[in-house]
Amino acid sequence: METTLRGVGVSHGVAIGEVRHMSTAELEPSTARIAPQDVPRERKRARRAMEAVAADLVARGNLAGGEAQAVLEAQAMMARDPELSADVERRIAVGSTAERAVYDSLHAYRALLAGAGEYLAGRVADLDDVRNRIVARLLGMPMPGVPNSDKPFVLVARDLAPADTALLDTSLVLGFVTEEGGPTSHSAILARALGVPAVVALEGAVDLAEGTVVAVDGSTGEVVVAPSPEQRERLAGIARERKAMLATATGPGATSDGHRMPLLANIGGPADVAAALDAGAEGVGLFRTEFLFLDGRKAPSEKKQVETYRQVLEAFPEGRVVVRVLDAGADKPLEFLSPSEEPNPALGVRGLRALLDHPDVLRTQLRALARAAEGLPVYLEVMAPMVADRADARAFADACREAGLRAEVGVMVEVPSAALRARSLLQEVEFLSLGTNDLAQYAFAADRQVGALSRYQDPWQPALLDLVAMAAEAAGAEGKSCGVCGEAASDPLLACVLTGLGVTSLSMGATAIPYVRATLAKHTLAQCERAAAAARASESGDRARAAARSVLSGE
Ligand SMILES: C=C(OP(=O)(O)O)C(=O)O
Ligand SMILES: [Mg+2]
Repeated sequence: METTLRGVGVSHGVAIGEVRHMSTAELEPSTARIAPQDVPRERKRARRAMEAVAADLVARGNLAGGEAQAVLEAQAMMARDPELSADVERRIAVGSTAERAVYDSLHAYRALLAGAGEYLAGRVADLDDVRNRIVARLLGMPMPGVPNSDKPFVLVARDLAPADTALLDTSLVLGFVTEEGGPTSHSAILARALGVPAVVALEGAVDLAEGTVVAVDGSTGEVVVAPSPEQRERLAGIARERKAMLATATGPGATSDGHRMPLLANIGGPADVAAALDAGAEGVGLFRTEFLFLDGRKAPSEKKQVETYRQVLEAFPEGRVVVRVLDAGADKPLEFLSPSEEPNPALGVRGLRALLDHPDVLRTQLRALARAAEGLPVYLEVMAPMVADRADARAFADACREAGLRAEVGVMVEVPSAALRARSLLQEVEFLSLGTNDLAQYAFAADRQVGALSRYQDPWQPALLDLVAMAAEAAGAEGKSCGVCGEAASDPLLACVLTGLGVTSLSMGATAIPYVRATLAKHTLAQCERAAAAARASESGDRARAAARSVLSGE
């Protein structure tokens, strides 16, 4: 019988196909003990397996490129961690088999990470994947991962490890559904990069029977189980309509009555530039530079940074590129910057705060940006993450001036205090960029890494829309710009609402750009404003979405 489940749609498109589950069953090796003379052999086996898995992750990263590569390289580093291998060897020395030692050691490491705070939840999933891979290799079992099938299918998993999503064969995997994860989890970001429809945080996903037909709508978050022929036809019709709509909308972003809304891309490095250009991005609205820093225990050299930034800047002649300085801490901890122990890292020394504590790292990055832009016709804009007040904004603007940076300087609005006092921040800087992912996290006091709290991450929440409106109004009053670069901008309907709230540009993962462009082009600015007012007057995220939809479809 047909039933409809609702999760969080994180990557647009409709997929209809049979369920295939990811083979992620945790392999628990036996606790049998080894004889002392077997210790050297087991140590060798452990070392080889850990290195082989690390090398495989690096190779997958090289093939995947972009944000996926940085994530996979970070996983490879876990497998090559000297402390981990020392612990494995200690366990073998007292009688564990190689596989049991790896299993126990990574379990202990996992408990340590989990105990360090929920902010490491994403990393814990990556670590589990590393453990499963090494143990499977040692036991001679197939690697956990995407099932073999010669027929296209919908992939279902508790959560997807970056190693799997990065190399998904998109001709076989029609879409994916996960029980865990949120709109800003690795799986969601990678799904959008791949252009595969995806729904995350779907309760009951792992209980879907293998082979059942499901229809996944990555825009609405709906998963229809065993859809009737009529329902299948309806969804296929929606998919066809969307495709046709995409084909007709091209060029710069604008409403149907010509109100310009530049559509920019969020990127993690030069490897993401091609997709941004393909989607017709008018520039980059968020260059997350931390992907450059993730694979090391120290900051990359100024020279390496100049090379990387220049590759991106060269790709957008006459375009706009907004670079965010390093955003370390909380969900993106960096050994050389983040304090080792903080009771509450999301509220700790992260983003600009960590950079102001390490002025050398900030200075090097700003100098590298200044050098990268030399002689290029690009409009470089540089912004700081996690700015809470005017003193933060001033400190960042001072650092930019001291580094000789000739670029527009701005700040992200990710903390409610920054939205509340946006006008005061704009006395120090030239533009604002709303990071709605963190703004939701801090407005609702709900850790964005915790799947169980994903309802608070819904960017349709009227309280979040109020904060967006405040920042946009302040920027309008100061004659300055205020873009959105959080995931909110990638929802086509919400993009109309954000336009109606007065934001001046929208930046998103490249695959969402055509959808947003096509939807904006169907509505006037006045319609967007009415939809925004209706959404803000609602009492919940769901009602705000329904109210905006009704305004926009009824006109
Ligand atoms: C764009 C944002 O930054 P990130 O997701 O990288 O924290 C945000 O917080 O909305
Ligand atoms: Mg953020």
